[in-house]
Amino acid sequence: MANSPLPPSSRAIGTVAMRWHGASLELLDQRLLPMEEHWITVEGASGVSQCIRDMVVRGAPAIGISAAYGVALAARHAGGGDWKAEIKQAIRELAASRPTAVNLFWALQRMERVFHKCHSLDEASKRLAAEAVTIHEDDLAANLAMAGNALEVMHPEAPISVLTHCNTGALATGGYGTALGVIRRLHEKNLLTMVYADETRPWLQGSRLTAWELAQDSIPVTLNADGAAAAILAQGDVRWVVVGADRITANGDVANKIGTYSLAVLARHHKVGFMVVAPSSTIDMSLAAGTDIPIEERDGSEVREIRGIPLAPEGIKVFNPVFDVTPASLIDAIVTEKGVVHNPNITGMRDLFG
Ligand SMILES: CSC[C@H]1O[C@H](OP(=O)(O)O)[C@H](O)[C@@H]1O
Repeated sequence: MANSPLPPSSRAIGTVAMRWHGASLELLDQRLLPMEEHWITVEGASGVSQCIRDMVVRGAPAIGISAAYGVALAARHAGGGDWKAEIKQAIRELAASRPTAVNLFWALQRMERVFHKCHSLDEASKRLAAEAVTIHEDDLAANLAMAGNALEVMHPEAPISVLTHCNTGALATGGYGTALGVIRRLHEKNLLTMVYADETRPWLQGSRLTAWELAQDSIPVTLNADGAAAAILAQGDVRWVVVGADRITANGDVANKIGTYSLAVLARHHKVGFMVVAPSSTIDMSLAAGTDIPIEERDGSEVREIRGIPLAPEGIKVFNPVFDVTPASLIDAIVTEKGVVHNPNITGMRDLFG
């Protein structure tokens, strides 16, 4: 069956979120970091769907890449009967795992295009595995390119401090990271004084994942409560707020982790640059504006408790949207591997993404 090419994870720079083995996919269980590095091995699309739903693996690009591997696993383990129906069902199941990150649907569409060209199960198994690895490698390459594009926008003449939100590193992507990739590049070029990392309640991607990734690479990081971001920007040493994205619409509105919108308002008030870094797989030109983006709401227990420890009265009503939408008017630059949209608007988005 498929002799998948060398998985990019073995060549990825720094931490990786997943490891591809041809007949199985290993996922680093991000729910347990930083206390425990535990890998889960999945052999089918259902297992990948469950891991996406449960946020074992999370981050818009990483969701797309793992879903692509899920389709490849569906072909690899399909029975001899109606293999096409099995793979179609796998794609439907993966598409239902989380609603906001368009990278998931972008990756599944890429896999479907390959699937429809296959005439045998053996051909499907080989070609879908190769496409999934290509999607992974393309994402890593995009992250490396975006870091260069971002530094051309920032053009720092001396080391700068930045603030970031959530986790947009190797754990959220095919490696290196989007906004965190920019931070890695600043550090590599000795142009980084400090990264302020929002803890990013309620799921704590900042304190548990970003702080962990940066510490692993000896990158200077200061963890802060989300509520401290305003005071940090008021101090005046932060030059840019740099964040990722889960979906960017045709007019430049950006859906990203809850709390991003308030950071954009703060940045504009304090005359700090606000930069969104995301691969073109995050662009959704089919949606006119951010109001069209489906915003995932997760269980209230994620706010009421941490690891089963209650933080609020039992059963208290919770509003837990895990993304919000930042209007294009508050964004100074959207950086992708294809180029940069400054002061994003529908014209600038169409010029770059058609
Ligand atoms: C480069 S990751 C993009 C995006 O995904 C994260 O969401 P989640 O952790 O819920 O999957 C967060 O919004 C990041 O900014």
